[in-house]
Amino acid sequence: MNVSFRSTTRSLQRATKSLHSLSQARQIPRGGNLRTFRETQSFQSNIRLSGATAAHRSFVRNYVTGQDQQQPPKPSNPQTTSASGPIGGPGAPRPPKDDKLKAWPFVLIFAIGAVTFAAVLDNKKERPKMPVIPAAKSDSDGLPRLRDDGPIFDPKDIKVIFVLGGPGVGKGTQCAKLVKDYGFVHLSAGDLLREEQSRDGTDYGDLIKTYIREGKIVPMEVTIVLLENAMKRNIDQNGKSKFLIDGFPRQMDQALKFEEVVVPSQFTLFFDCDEDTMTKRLLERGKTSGRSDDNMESILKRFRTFKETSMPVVNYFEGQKKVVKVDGGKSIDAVYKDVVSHIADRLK
Ligand SMILES: Nc1ncnc2c1ncn2[C@@H]1O[C@H](COP(=O)(O)OP(=O)(O)OP(=O)(O)O)[C@@H](O)[C@H]1O
Ligand SMILES: O=c1ccn([C@@H]2O[C@H](COP(=O)(O)O)[C@@H](O)[C@H]2O)c(=O)[nH]1
Repeated sequence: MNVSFRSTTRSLQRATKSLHSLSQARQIPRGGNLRTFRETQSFQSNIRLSGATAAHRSFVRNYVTGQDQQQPPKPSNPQTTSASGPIGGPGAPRPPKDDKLKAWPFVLIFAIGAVTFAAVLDNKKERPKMPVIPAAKSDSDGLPRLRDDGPIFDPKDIKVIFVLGGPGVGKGTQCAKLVKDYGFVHLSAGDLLREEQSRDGTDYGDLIKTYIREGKIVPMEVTIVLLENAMKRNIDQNGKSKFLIDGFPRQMDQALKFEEVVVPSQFTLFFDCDEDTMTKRLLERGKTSGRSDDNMESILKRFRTFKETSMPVVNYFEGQKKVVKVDGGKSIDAVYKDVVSHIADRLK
């Protein structure tokens, strides 16, 4: 009895503390996340390579490095006093005695609520959280904060090949074959995002879900952190150094930022194919994939995003003579034969 009373008291104290910190936290304004993301996305899509300088620098300052953020306003004076002086002071009127009796249902309701709240908090604490996306976040938009101190890997040691092409062109299929024959690590940005979406305790589940269903590009901070962490794990734990990064970068800001803070790519393997063929493949895959975006409505949106947002990335690398183009419309084996013959000298 004594023990249970003590534990209830502890729970009450903890709950009161949590309620206090919650009410403090609510005073800090946060940008409406998804709206900020959407604004960011539309701003990003307005950035043209030629005019990217000032606008992009300002974008990076605001959304990537977290500088120029608005400071949260100072909380108003916490020592609030009532106009009639401190509550319960010597001159304060005393309540009639039976008011105490009337108060007990409220005390009971508060106690039950507080104990339940404390139990929920305890339960949350026990759930293990995988450190997939680190806690360091930008205060303004809730996205992971990216470093801005140059590439983390040296391209002499760590080789990255980007693999691009329309939805369903066969990027994943060809990567699997290259992994088997040449010992690459295959990192699919889409797979990493889907994994993060369903990870217990993630802050980004709803965000990723919405972007994938709409065929839009998840804010680059999330994807770059996932890729960087996956690369680090493979390098540290398995001594790997050759990476196929599949389905990334799909937007210019991702391409620029990844090469700036992770590592410059060797080249981009680009699979080309007509939309009819890709649609047939995706609808066929959709019968068993369980993917929320393998349906006609999402497929059309993905094609549009690919043409408007991802093709500029291919063109950008093409301008640097860093694209190897392969016809993805042939059979799986025929495509693979072309891949190997095009890049044989760079596969070792
Ligand atoms: N050359 C090919 N000929 C016929 N079917 C193919 C070919 N390549 C892949 N497929 C099939 O098409 C579907 C899509 O392939 P895959 O998942 O490799 O594409 P993807 O480009 O990685 O797609 P996404 O971008 O949507 O992830 C799969 O069911 C795969 O088996
Ligand atoms: O860099 C990326 C890569 C992917 N996405 C989102 O994921 C889906 C699915 O990607 P697949 O490569 O087809 O598995 C894609 O349509 C995007 O919504 C992303 O946001 N950023």
